[in-house]
Amino acid sequence: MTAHAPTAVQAEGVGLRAGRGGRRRDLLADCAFRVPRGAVCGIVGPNGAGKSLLLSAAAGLVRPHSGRLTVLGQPAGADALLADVAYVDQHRPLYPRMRAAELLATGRDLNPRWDHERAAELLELGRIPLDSKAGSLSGGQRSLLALALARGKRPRLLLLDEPLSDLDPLVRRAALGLLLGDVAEGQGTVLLSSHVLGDLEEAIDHLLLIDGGRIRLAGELSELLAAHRLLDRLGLLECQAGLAPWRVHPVDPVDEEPRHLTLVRVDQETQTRAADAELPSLEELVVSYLRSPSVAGWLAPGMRPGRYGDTDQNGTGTVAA
Ligand SMILES: Nc1ncnc2c1ncn2[C@@H]1O[C@H](COP(=O)(O)OP(=O)(O)OP(=O)(O)O)[C@@H](O)[C@H]1O
Repeated sequence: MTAHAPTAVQAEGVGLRAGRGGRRRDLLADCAFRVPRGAVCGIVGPNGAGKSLLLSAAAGLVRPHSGRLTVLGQPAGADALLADVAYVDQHRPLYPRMRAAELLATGRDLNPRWDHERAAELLELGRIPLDSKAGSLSGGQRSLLALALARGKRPRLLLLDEPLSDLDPLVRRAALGLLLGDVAEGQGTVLLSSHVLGDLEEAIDHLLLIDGGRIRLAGELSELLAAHRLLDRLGLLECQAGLAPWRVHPVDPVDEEPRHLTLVRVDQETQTRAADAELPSLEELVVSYLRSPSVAGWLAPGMRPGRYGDTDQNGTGTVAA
């Protein structure tokens, strides 16, 4: 997937407040990221980091107090997106007295592209009888019913908040297979939050790591893993504490004007040597960042970082040669 693929979700300087009424507080500031169409993007971070909040904002349920959040080219929450975006909330709100069949019929009535087969496949996975009431289902079955309603809609953007957390290992694998199959068939983009990094690793090609009120990693997973391997090789994980988000860059002249961005200039030989080492796992990458809150983040090429730590007078901190 190239940086030039059309964009599914883009955040530019987005700030989000959590809570309601007088208890509202700034939770995320200056978020900048881009998820291309056709991506499967994992959102990870500690409890309370704001993963659900970000997904709610992409679904249009929470409005950013600053910046711009666009979904499929429209402001998040625009009426024009109603048929194109499906959101599975972490708490799976379903009318408890409604039967599965009635919920599917409502899905069909409300959604112009409704596909009963796609929805039914997920119900079969959970052995959910069509006449069962939502309130009588187990936690995992409720998740599958919520996923079925979202998948049946054939959305162009599927937002899933911890969709697999209460599914057994076999069903989890099968459900993920169905959702990824949809993406492979060109049926849209998926953003999903999860703490189960093993599941995510098999599924995602893009990653957002949210921590400490900001986006610390954003980009294509393979690039993030390779960048991390290089940092590790250079022993730079500690050195870059307190610096701005960084980006590996060849020693060749810089053809852009990065502001608030650390360029880690690395010669070709070092890059080649680092490339011989084994790639870290997703878990190693995520845990390494979470354990070092002062280490700045990595942003994919083409991203405009928000305001992070200080940079030198040129707006560029070069930390390695
Ligand atoms: N839709 C929403 N509207 C307003 N505030 C919200 C919304 N969703 C989450 N929050 C608030 O945002 C803060 C962060 O919670 P959030 O659920 O986003 O964290 P999380 O990263 O998903 O955590 P966890 O991994 O524990 O699920 C909490 O204070 C929560 O009350």
